[in-house]
Amino acid sequence: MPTPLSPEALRRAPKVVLHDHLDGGLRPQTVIELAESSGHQGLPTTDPVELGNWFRDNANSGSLVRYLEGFAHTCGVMQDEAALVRVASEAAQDLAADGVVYAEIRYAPELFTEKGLSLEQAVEAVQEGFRQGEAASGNRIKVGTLLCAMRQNDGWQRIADLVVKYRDQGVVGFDIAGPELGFPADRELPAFEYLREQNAHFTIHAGEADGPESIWRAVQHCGAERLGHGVRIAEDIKDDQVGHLAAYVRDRRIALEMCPTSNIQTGAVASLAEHPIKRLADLGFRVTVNTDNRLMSDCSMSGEFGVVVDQFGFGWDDLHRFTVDAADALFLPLDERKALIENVINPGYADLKA
Ligand SMILES: O=c1[nH]cnc2c1ncn2[C@H]1C[C@H](O)[C@@H](CO)O1
Ligand SMILES: [Zn+2]
Repeated sequence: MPTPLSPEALRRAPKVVLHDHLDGGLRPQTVIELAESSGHQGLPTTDPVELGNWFRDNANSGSLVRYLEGFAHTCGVMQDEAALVRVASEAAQDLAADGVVYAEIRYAPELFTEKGLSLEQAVEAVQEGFRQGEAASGNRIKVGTLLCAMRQNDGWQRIADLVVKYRDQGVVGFDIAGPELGFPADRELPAFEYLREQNAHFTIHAGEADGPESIWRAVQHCGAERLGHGVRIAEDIKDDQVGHLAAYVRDRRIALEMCPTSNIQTGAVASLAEHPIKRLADLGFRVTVNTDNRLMSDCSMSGEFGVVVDQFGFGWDDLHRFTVDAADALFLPLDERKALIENVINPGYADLKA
């Protein structure tokens, strides 16, 4: 008899998250304590439950630009090394407690330099925090880092340089985040050309607040190996007629880092029922389930699994497939991906299905 898909079993299932923002996953209590110690002004409340609700309600705007406003408070308290170590360590521990066995966590170092930290100091502090968090959770989780440039700011090359500089110290790739509409991915094309010349990896947020053309720029101009969200690729599919761009994304196995709760909050999809994850999975796309921002979306990996299970009737076979596909899309060497799948993921799901 397979184990019922209870919240507890979903927590126990080994999970891989490709898309989780460090500055979108703080514990409310940590935001409050860091605001107090750093003198960050303007938190709407100092009650942790109310603060968690405030972040979620603020993010429920139907607009990516409004959604992003809440990050002023999280980034506001992440301006010194001790705060970055703490937040990174807690992120690793919280994901491990939820059954995540491998996480790629992303953030934009340029957002942590308001009080004088250098980009390098910010990156090194976060790496130290991830190592501490892995150790504190008994090494049940491994964390790889993605560094984001912010699309609305210039200077993506500086961040690409950091990705290459720290590639042997746990930084596994690059991304661009922030407002998609009006800031196309090929705005600073040389940064991506440089990363490709360096054989470095990158994903790109695309197909969230803008349509297929934005995805096309990310894939065909920049060379994105994965897509952050990518939900609006569904607009290139009419009555199961798969358009040329959608067919390319599917046939190249470009992973779609989908984030169901966040996708509704930002208006990328109108409702959960209209989320294309099942339609795309049925058509053979490499879909994955992710958190995006655990604080703003008040969510977890096991919770997001629960959301799509309840909505679409997915079973263990589907969750196993999503997890293997996510593991295979990690910016990790082939032997490590293979070991993760064979030694951790497959036995975990075999137990749950037995
Ligand atoms: O879903 C998102 N789309 C675009 N940008 C996002 C999303 N979630 C978070 N961000 C931004 C806000 C953060 O400050 C930044 C780096 O983590 O990335
Ligand atoms: Zn994101």
